[in-house]
Amino acid sequence: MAVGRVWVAARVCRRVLRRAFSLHKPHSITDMENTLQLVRNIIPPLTTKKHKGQDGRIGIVGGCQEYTGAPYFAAISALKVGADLSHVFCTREAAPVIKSYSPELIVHPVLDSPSAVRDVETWLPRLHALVVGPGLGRDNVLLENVKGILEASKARDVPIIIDADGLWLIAQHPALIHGYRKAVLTPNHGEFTRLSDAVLRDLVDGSDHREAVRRLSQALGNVTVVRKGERDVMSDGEHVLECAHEGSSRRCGGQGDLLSGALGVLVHWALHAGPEKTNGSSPLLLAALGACSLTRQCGHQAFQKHGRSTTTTDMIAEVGPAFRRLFET
Ligand SMILES: NC(=O)C1=CN([C@@H]2O[C@H](COP(=O)(O)OP(=O)(O)OC[C@H]3O[C@@H](n4cnc5c(N)ncnc54)[C@H](O)[C@@H]3O)[C@@H](O)[C@H]2O)[C@@H](O)CC1
Ligand SMILES: Nc1ncnc2c1ncn2[C@@H]1O[C@H](COP(=O)(O)OP(=O)(O)OP(=O)(O)O)[C@@H](O)[C@H]1O
Ligand SMILES: [Mg+2]
Repeated sequence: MAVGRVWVAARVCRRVLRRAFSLHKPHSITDMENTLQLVRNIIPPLTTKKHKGQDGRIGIVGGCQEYTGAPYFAAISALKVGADLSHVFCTREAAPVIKSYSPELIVHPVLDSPSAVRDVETWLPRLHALVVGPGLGRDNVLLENVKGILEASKARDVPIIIDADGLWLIAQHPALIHGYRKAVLTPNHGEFTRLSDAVLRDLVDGSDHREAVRRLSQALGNVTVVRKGERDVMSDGEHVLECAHEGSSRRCGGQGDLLSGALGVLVHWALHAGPEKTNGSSPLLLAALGACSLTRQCGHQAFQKHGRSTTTTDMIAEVGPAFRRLFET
């Protein structure tokens, strides 16, 4: 019975993969299965031998008067994927609101304080990855503080995922992230255009998403770029992966926040796994592929249950089953 179920699940998984992943050049289905296997390889096993924190302590930098949902979505998604602790560094005003959404988050009301950089810096040695931008807003004082937080994180070699208003900051100051090989940028359509306009000198053929993403990554010194959209396209300036895994037709806000929180955990796992597990592939690209396929699978499952009324909260409720279906069957 159990064996039969595993066999059926493996067949479903192969079918899913055939639709989901295509590499830059045509590759065989075996190649695609190997790529998914590499994503599976980086997932730490659940055992009784670990202590709290080992599977991930993730920080989210964002949350201001206007936006409290985005940092919450990112932080709770990191926990649901498998991180042990999730910290949110937000403004004083946003903190009680975010705390009230969930007792599971650790919330620091420091982002608009004059000592913001120092306050976050004291936590950096205890964090495995930082997600910068969900719900950050564009207030100049906050953006100045985030500049300092980025510099401090790079100095400590902390992996950084940059999304939303964090990408706004990078479009103004690309040097902040240029050449940092532990960074992943996750632009949506608008954010990608803004970054490309800021960084690329020559026009790129807008219809060739793969080349456009590869060029942007290269221009940023091979920082990994994940362009979200109908298909997610990701590149480290050299290799290009694409995820067209079936998602949903709902485009409600917050799905990108789910992705960025999930990516924070997966990037930590991928870097921690080491080269024998990733078999020479870029750990950041594997993590990106994992986060994109997981987000889309959550959308797909939530949409099957809730249809038009699907929201990001419904997708977050699907993280566990979606993860199991993609990576643990
Ligand atoms: N519940 C919340 O608190 C949420 C807050 N959010 C935050 O809202 C802030 C602004 O984020 P935005 O994503 O709106 O960024 P922008 O303010 O740069 O987006 C500008 C506009 O671009 C449009 N756009 C987005 N995708 C597009 C596409 N594919 N084609 C054409 N136009 C497109 C959007 O409709 C939006 O009106 C960020 O801090 C973000 O994190 C979002 O994450 C959504 C959820
Ligand atoms: N047209 C589409 N079809 C299917 N999936 C999509 C489509 N557009 C985006 N997605 C998926 O939705 C997720 C979030 O992407 P999106 O472009 O909505 O991010 P975002 O605008 O940053 O979201 P947020 O509202 O959280 O800021 C990604 O996993 C992406 O694959
Ligand atoms: Mg977004």
